[in-house]
Amino acid sequence: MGKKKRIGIIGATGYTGSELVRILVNHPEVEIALITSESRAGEKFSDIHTSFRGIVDIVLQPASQVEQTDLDLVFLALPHGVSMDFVKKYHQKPFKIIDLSGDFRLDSPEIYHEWYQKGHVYKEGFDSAVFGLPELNREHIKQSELVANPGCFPTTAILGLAPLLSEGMIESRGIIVDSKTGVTGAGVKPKEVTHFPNVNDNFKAYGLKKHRHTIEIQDTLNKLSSDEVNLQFTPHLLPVDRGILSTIYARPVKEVTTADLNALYLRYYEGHPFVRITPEAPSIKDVRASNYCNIYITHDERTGNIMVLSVIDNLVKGAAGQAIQNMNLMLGFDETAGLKQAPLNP
Ligand SMILES: NC(=O)C1=CN([C@@H]2O[C@H](COP(=O)(O)OP(=O)(O)OC[C@H]3O[C@@H](n4cnc5c(N)ncnc54)[C@H](OP(=O)(O)O)[C@@H]3O)[C@@H](O)[C@H]2O)C=CC1
Ligand SMILES: CC(=O)N[C@@H](CCC(=O)OP(=O)(O)O)C(=O)O
Repeated sequence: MGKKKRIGIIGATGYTGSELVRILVNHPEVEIALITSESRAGEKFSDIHTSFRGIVDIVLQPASQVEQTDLDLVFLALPHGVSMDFVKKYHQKPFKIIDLSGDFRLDSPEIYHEWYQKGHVYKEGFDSAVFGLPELNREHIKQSELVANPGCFPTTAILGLAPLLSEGMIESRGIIVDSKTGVTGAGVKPKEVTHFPNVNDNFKAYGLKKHRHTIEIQDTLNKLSSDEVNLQFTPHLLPVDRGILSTIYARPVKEVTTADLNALYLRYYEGHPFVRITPEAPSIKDVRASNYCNIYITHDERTGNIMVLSVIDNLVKGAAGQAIQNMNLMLGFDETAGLKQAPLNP
């Protein structure tokens, strides 16, 4: 076996940072060489994430240590608006970068400004960043030095709609993406929206008409479709810690059956190890703690609608797992290395 690749994780006191560590600690081809935190530097990783005691007791370093450490690849598990400063600083360094934030996912700094209400500090990054959805961009990801890891909702919606739009089988305007997410999607920092009484025994929609994932979904699907895509995306907050279920409604342009649709999806996702086309409507526990995206597709003869149900674990296929899938491609490993765990159910 060759020398293990050396990995850095920036921002590991957060949820996706700890999920990266959880998966990478058992990855056969890499070693975790550096874990950083600004607020908790000097403490052990396992002092913050206590479930890691005796497993990952590495002392957290400030991010300034990145430049003093020999690294092959760095994950940025930082909030959007913060990540861009790090990409700007690290882009010419001799390690590859996977950014888990939304800072480089969109097509231009102007679109970013419109949907994130924030100016961008590193416009050059847009020229080289590759949107890290392996099922669409595998060959580009393999060659990339900078991968923009997709958002969690966009992963469900894009994988759910890609076959239909690529084949021109649905009306490209008026698609509805109705999504429900667990609370870890909101990050580790306590906020009013994640406060226990606001989440527990509760359920609500948010980000109506303007959630920033709308444009990420729409613009990515536009590249697959010959007609312009326009869709309505509405996220909802579930009182669970992890998991996303998106229910998607679309109108077929010609007569179609559920059997045709299943055949299309099975064909489209052949050779994509983490997409499973299922014969039953999926639940979030079907994928919990795993890198799988389960997709169920059906045609409702009564209404004429096509329905697609797509589920992931927001912290795994929606963030850290997908980032590691991208790492595997960028570093020339088997795409599934370190990611073969079965879902945790119950
Ligand atoms: N949670 C999810 O389901 C998903 C998250 N993402 C994206 O991944 C990125 C990380 O998400 P997540 O782990 O949930 O985020 P968290 O809020 O849980 O953690 C972010 C970490 O970034 C560090 N940080 C550094 N600078 C700042 C700063 N100026 N303000 C706040 N935090 C800072 C903090 O660690 P420290 O203080 O120790 O340095 C913090 O723990 C985000 O961009 C998010 O949008 C993408 C898909 C899904
Ligand atoms: C529950 C919750 O708040 N979820 C987050 C998910 C966003 C996310 O993590 O994705 P980005 O990387 O694109 O920010 C939200 O809706 O903003």
